[in-house]
Amino acid sequence: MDAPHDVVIIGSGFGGIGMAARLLAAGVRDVVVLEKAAGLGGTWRDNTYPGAACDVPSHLYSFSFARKTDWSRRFPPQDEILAYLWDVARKHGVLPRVRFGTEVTEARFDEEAAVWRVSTAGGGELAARVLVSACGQLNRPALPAIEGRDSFAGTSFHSARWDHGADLTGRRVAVIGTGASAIQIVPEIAPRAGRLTVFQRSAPYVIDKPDREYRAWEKALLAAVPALHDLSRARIYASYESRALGFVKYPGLMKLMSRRFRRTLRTQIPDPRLRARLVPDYPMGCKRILLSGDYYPALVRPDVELVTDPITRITPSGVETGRAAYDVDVIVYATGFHTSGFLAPMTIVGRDGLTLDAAWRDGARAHLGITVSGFPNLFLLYGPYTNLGHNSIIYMLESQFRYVLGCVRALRETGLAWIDVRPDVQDAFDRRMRERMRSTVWEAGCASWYMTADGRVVNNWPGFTFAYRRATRRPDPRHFRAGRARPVAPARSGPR
Ligand SMILES: Cc1cc2nc3c(=O)[nH]c(=O)nc-3n(C[C@H](O)[C@H](O)[C@H](O)COP(=O)(O)OP(=O)(O)OC[C@H]3O[C@@H](n4cnc5c(N)ncnc54)[C@H](O)[C@@H]3O)c2cc1C
Repeated sequence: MDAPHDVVIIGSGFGGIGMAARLLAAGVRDVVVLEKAAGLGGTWRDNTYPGAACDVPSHLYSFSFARKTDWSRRFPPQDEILAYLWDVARKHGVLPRVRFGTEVTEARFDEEAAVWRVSTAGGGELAARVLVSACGQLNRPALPAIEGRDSFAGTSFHSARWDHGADLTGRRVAVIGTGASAIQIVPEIAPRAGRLTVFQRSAPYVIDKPDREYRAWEKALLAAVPALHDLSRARIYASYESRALGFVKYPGLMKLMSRRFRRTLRTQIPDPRLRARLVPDYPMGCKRILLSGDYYPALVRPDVELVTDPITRITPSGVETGRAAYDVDVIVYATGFHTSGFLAPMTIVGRDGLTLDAAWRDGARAHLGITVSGFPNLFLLYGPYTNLGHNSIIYMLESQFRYVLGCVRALRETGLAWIDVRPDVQDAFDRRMRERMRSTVWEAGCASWYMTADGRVVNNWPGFTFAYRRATRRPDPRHFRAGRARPVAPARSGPR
């Protein structure tokens, strides 16, 4: 086993790359990033389906410390985000520190040495003084438990594992699901497929996406005048942040946005019967609001059919509902991700043999979404309570980078070996979150990926993102228990 590294980071998406870059910039050089896949990028490496793009504007969905002024469009496409992440990793010295094809299976806190012992799938082991989980909330594709799924004789795949070898030209294609990925896929493949059938379980709210290409002079201006770039970011941030009012404070305000939805639906879906099937049966904002200018127009094509009857089974030749059988050549599962486990399926063992699964038996909890009591020197990025319905995850991640960096600095400066958030501090934070969650639109009573099986929302931040930034400005020493490594007993020379 190597000597303990200062920091080991699990995952090389936005979280892992950004965290490593900020640590390196602060002079913490002994940083290792473990990535189970063969390349960087997380979400933006895995989701290569046709039409994959972000719904937060480019200038905000990027790091404040790695400015890019030549984004091609207002909303960045997947390949451009992925190229950006590679570029950041190269320029900030992260790339040589990434160990690809290295999946963490277990991490165990060694109380004697005050280090994390990290085991990987290939049987490797390494030790870390500080362990950062940057494995995201959406990296394990979920396939639906539909009877007969494995019996299908054609081609089938999940949207996050797009089969680029499958030619859809002229084929009969089924898309199962109408969430964020599906509404990007459908308009892209509809013109190519011979016939496209879209299976909808629950209608999403889709509003127009004000996307457009940036003109050459706009890019040149932003590059020449950095202040303008900052101004543009700030303007986008403020306009997105104002939506938090509707999500977390005054859900009644969502009615204003739902007018925009109804207008979009009215103008893009002339047939009132089809329109009726596209109206969601839950309050706006309860699930993620989706942006698209071409999803509804794709649904009115004569070669596209929307099916709202529940799927009863998959057969070798296609998809069946209670009313009809749909023979298809290809099934695309746009059915989302396993979202409740955060660090699952890794085994994480903290002090006194406490596993994270046991600590989270009644739901995931972490002070500020970052530190879990009983798990010293473990920091989570994009953990519980830090997902957003209204703004850029990158802004939240950057708040977390600063907090973690503050903890790493505190460990260095004080000579302490470990810090562990106090249980009462974590409980108080958790209570505050639960109370605030009650006034949010997410608890309005819809089933969404934000929600646990027992109906609680533990993924989302129920407030303004600037409030989160303020709360994570610097770690408060009063919030932690701390200690030094226990001295290792001297080896005995012989029987006493
Ligand atoms: C299809 C899709 C569209 C999205 N669109 C938007 C959007 O429009 N706007 C927005 O704000 N957010 C969006 N998101 C959310 C997006 O996940 C975050 O914005 C952000 O990319 C998360 O970055 P991350 O680094 O935290 O996680 P990820 O990008 O998921 O990266 C996690 C990394 O950890 C690795 N990993 C996981 N477990 C292990 C392990 N045990 N060992 C080693 N490596 C491991 C994974 O392979 C992956 O590379 C979208 C997500 C998806 C899936």
